[in-house]
Amino acid sequence: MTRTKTRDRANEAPAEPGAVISIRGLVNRFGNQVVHDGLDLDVRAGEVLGVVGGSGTGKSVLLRTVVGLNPPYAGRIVVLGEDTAAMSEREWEHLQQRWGVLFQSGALFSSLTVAENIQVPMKEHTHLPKKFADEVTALKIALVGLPPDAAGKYPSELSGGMKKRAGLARALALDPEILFLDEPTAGLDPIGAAAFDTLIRDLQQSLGLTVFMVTHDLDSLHAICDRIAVLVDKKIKVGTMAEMLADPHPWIREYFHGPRARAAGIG
Ligand SMILES: Nc1ncnc2c1ncn2[C@@H]1O[C@H](COP(=O)(O)OP(=O)(O)OP(=O)(O)O)[C@@H](O)[C@H]1O
Repeated sequence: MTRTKTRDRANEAPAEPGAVISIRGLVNRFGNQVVHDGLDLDVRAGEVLGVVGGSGTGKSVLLRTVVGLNPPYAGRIVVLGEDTAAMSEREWEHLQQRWGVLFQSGALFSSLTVAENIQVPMKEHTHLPKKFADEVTALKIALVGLPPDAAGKYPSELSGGMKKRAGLARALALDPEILFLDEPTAGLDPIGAAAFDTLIRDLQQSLGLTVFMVTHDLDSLHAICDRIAVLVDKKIKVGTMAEMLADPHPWIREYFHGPRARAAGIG
């Protein structure tokens, strides 16, 4: 992990008790462009948190920063009790096994079958015998609602929805505690998106996951999110749907009271 600039922690708000992710004073910048400027966020254990914001406000950058793909310019990120800037490579590798990530496109390896894709993290982080790895793979395939014969298919042979499910199965390969989802319903038709929402909610409840979900999908926010984190003014405002509906910030008002919100039964 890249070490971030140290900052004065005396004025830092303490992490919420039970938070599985606690972010304080996060700054991300690219050249002169400041994307996050002193952002604080606590993600509670067992919640589905929906992260929304205008295009280019830094939702994906935030997700990528928490999972270590984007070194922050400044700030502190504590995940599952571990300060990510103060870890050895070995500790970092261990921590990474405790979460799964589903990127927007599914990010499957096109030259590998679904089963082989799911086994990538297993091979990288464990020494499971092949027979056992195959059994776990079959379980994950069933868990995400794919038919057993999907195991031997290549990504090009799958529909958009099946690709997402395969990506989800791979994200769940190591039995994570946290699931990061980047626009999971993007590109799906409304019925496919609703089915995927239900799947995420069911998995979150049955596996006790904490879900950090970047989304544009107001239906998903309404259907499955416990709280909503809105990226505005380079920081985050977090609250329930009822709190968002009462928030006077102009972007939040427009988003949660606009025609798309009304179509989703919000506002
Ligand atoms: N590696 C990078 N180098 C330079 N600029 C970057 C990099 N990654 C992201 N950015 C910039 O940071 C800003 C935030 O990007 P990000 O992808 O997080 O936005 P977003 O909120 O997810 O947007 P969208 O909803 O459109 O996907 C954008 O202006 C983007 O161009």
